[in-house]
Amino acid sequence: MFKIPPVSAARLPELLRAMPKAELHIHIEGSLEPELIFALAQRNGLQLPYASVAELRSAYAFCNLQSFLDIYYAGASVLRHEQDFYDLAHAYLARAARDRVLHAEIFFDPQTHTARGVAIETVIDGLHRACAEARTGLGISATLILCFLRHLSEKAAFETLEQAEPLLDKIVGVGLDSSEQGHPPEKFARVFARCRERGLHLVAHAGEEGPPAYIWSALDVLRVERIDHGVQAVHDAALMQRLAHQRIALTVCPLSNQKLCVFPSLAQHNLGRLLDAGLAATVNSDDPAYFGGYINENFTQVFAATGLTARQAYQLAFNSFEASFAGNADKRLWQHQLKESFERFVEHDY
Ligand code: HPA
Ligand SMILES: [Zn+2]
Repeated sequence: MFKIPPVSAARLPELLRAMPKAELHIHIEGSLEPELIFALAQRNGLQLPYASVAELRSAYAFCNLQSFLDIYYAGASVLRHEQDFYDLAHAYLARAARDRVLHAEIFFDPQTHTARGVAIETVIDGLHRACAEARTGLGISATLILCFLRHLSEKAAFETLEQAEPLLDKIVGVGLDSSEQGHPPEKFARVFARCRERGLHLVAHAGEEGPPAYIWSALDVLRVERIDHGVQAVHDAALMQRLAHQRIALTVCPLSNQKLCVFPSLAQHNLGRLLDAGLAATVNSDDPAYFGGYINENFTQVFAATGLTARQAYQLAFNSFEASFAGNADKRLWQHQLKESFERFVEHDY
């Protein structure tokens, strides 16, 4: 890595906002802002159990993953038509582009929608159209990762994969999300093996609230390439060594961890410790409409709370490109743009 001089705390937020980055952990349903929930409810003739945007927002008080998920699935119920999914993804991509996200790998939960009678092609076609248009329209590259809901059965996951089969050219990989505790990765070993045969990339949420054992089995049983969250790895020294040696990326989401009480406070977040141990950590927003901020807010708040440095900012952004499923030519170009943005910033700083 080239030499990065210290940057004053006052100017660090500016650097964090201006630096090119990739976002690898964003649930598109978690970017559904209350305003859009109300607009879509009206467009689709649906009655919401909240009188106003403010009343809905005031219901966003969580103390763990499950209490969040209950509200998150309820919010997603206003998504009915292909245009709804397009509008949702377009809104996120426009917002991400303003945060200097050059590339996004977007999670979606088809089972949340197919359970309500929405066809999987309605979901995938709408999201994919927004991603395809964003490349020229917004100058951002975006791909889709289909997530299986782990609180549902292996059989339901296989059915979802079967429904998605004709649309697999529109997704880059599969993931595993929803309620972690009591739903170990092993439950989905066979469906992940099938996805691997299909040439899909594999990721899974593990070690958000769940134990390090779930990270081990995500790696060894599911054979995933990245771990989503993974912050509980610090409780297992052998696992930390393995993650560091194999450069297995963790997609860390600081504001999500704060809002779901994974850490007592943001100041106690272990992102710095993960980086110090040589892990390929990245910073992401998870569910920005629910957790109080998009990717740049995650960067600026966790840096302010824990005292991370400009050098670590560079490392995090570099990791985000390295860990992405984009082609090598794109990765190198983006990493070059990252280096240039730091050089420009430093030149003006001194
Ligand atoms: O943070 C999360 N964890 C698990 N499932 C999820 N679905 C949306 N966000 C999350
Ligand atoms: Zn997540």
